[in-house]
Amino acid sequence: MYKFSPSLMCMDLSRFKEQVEVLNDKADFYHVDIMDGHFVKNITLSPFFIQELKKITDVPIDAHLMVTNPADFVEMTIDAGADYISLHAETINGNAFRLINQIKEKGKKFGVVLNPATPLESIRHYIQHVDKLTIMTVDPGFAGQKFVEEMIGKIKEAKELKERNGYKYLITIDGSCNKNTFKKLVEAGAEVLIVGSSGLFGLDEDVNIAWDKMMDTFHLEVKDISQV
Ligand SMILES: O=C(CO)[C@@H](O)[C@H](O)[C@H](O)COP(=O)(O)O
Ligand SMILES: [Co+2]
Repeated sequence: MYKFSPSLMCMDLSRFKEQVEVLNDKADFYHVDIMDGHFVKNITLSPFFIQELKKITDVPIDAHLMVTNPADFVEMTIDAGADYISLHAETINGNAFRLINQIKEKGKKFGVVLNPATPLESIRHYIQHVDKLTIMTVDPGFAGQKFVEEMIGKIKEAKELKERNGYKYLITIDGSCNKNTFKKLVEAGAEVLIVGSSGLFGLDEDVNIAWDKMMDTFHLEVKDISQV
């Protein structure tokens, strides 16, 4: 049971409504990258974008906060309508349990994101509270980067930990999920694939056709699967 989460910073924003309406019947989550220009040297989408998206979709929205001070953004991201608040482990030490409580008290799901160089060990003391664990397979900040092969081992480790301890987190992969990586990601234990420029939007201008192309290659690479 694999799930697909289009990364909307990679969509054609001049055709926002048209593309979202096509994806509404297909996507399991929408992935919304929010950056502050400081934690990463880029600025993309925003809580305001989520607010507009929410008007035309019921697909659960996962906000990926690449910001130095997540405490400044969590409330406005929740109020904008995000269902999953995914925070970088590198940014929440000193605030982790306060932020988890804040997110859960609002009835939202807590996600944590790990940079490629951040070990799973760093989330050990709150891993039981994590609803969605995102393993970055590129350094954060930009689309179109090279897949970090070393992350396959980390995905396997996350799967083993989940099975051994009965954790609930969805193992989610962010960065260069495409025809070249689908098979190894899924074999390692990936459950949710965030598809951006290389996996989805770059395949065709028509997002309907792009989606079919993506699913065709996915099924070719990964035989024994059915999407939920
Ligand atoms: O958080 C990020 C980047 O910091 C991602 O969500 C990208 O939007 C996605 O990786 C793009 O897809 P690719 O260009 O890698 O295929
Ligand atoms: Co992201």
